Amino acid sequence: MKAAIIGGGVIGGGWAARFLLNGWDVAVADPDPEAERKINEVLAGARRSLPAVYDRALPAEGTLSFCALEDACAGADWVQESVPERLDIKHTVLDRVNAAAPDSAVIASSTSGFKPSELTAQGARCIVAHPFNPVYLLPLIELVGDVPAGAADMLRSVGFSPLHVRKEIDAHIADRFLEAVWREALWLVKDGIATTEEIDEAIRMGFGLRWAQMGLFETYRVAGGEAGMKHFMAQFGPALQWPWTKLMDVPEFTDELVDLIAGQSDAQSGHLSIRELERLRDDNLVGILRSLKRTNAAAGGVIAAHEASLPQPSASPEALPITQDRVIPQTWTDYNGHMNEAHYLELGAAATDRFMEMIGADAAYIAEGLSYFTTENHLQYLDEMHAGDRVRVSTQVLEGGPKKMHLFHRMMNPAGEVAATMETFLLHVDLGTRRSAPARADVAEALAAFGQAHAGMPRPEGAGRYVGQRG
Ligand SMILES: NC(=O)C1=CN([C@@H]2O[C@H](COP(=O)(O)OP(=O)(O)OC[C@H]3O[C@@H](n4cnc5c(N)ncnc54)[C@H](O)[C@@H]3O)[C@@H](O)[C@H]2O)C=CC1
Ligand SMILES: C[N+](C)(C)CC(=O)CC(=O)[O-]
Repeated sequence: MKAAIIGGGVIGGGWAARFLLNGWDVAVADPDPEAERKINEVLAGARRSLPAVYDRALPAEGTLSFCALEDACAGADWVQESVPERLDIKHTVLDRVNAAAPDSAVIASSTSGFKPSELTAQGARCIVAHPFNPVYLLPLIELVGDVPAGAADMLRSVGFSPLHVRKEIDAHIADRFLEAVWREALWLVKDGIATTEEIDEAIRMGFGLRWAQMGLFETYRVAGGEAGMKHFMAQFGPALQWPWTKLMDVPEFTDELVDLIAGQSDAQSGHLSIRELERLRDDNLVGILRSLKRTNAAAGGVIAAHEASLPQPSASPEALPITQDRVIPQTWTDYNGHMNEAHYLELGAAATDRFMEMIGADAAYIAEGLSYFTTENHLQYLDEMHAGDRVRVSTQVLEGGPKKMHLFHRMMNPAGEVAATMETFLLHVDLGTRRSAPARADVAEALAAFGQAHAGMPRPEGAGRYVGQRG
């Protein structure tokens, strides 16, 4: 698949990174001589963060090229226009895109504010696909206009969550909402009620945390107590009449206001560069997304579904099966600046789960009331591993019987060297009685097949070692 990115600034760079890291070839057109450097900086941030959200490896990266608009559009499956927010520039660029792109290509604009009817007023074909910064991490894309069949699925295939905006309006759904919040914030600063830092504190210490997982309406439904939304509306509805907000009043946009906001923002965050702030933002987003993935909630559900569509490593019994292939997230790093010991256990446990799936002890099997319980683990930490490293785990069956499963996981660094091992012993159990019981025949047979295939292989160094044993 090929994406053409027209305009490679903050947003175009984010789109380029999202497509590239999902295996698409990407061609960027941008007259700025600095465009390549800027895109590569965005890409570095994306490479550090997007793979860390997933517990499976993303596809091999596509190729990135920089060229003229016409060359970028040739053969493209998706053309994303992200030039400055000026209608005259967008019209000129969209005319050229329409002339150069195949009829089958989806042509979309990142515009935050313009309606599709404004973009297409001169006859160009185009929909709005409005993303959120950082485009490589945030799943939401607002789709507006005459959306071609298959466009939403193309977005899903690279991990986005398309939201179809049924009626075109200025600024779509999210920016209309954000604009109201932004306007109130400007008033609060202008009127000397709060500083930029105090406003940010009010968001991140309270309702900002709620919004990431439940949004506005579900949160307020809960706030209504047992009587739910009706009670909430009855209790707080009258407040809508009170003069709490200045929503319809726009603060006068003066140099003085700009200096006031910019000055406070410098005092709040000026000690950090924009790249440092981006890294902080991305690390925190990775942590939040990973935790939402555990509960399959909100954006975490989108990532879980996308992850399930990524190919699993091989299951051939002849070679050692690869049971994990992933990138180490920043959140696994500790005060020593390397992957924390606890996460080796997490990685090994995930490898065991994957091996269970390979022999048929999968989610459906567990739902039937049969599973494995771990009774013993032994980890050897042989070399350091770091955030951003790709790690692969191979699994050797040391013993596989109707009730017993004895595995040896080797955790390999990007150079293919064994950086850690985990030996693990499990008993097959009946989840009803919570006692050991024989595995279902097909699972026992699949395990035995792996056991026989691995029996002729050398016994792994370190298998059977006890803690403190001298090598
Ligand atoms: N910055 C944000 O937070 C968001 C912006 N958007 C939308 O994305 C679009 C782009 O915004 P940003 O990336 O923030 O702007 P930006 O200023 O960072 O990037 C615009 C890029 O377009 C390039 N450009 C200018 N004329 C061009 C042409 N004729 N052909 C190709 N490239 C050209 C510029 O050199 C620049 O690199 C806008 O429509 C904006 O509304 C959407 C979501 C969020
Ligand atoms: C400021 N903005 C209107 C360009 C912001 C957006 O469009 C979305 C975002 O990322 O907040």
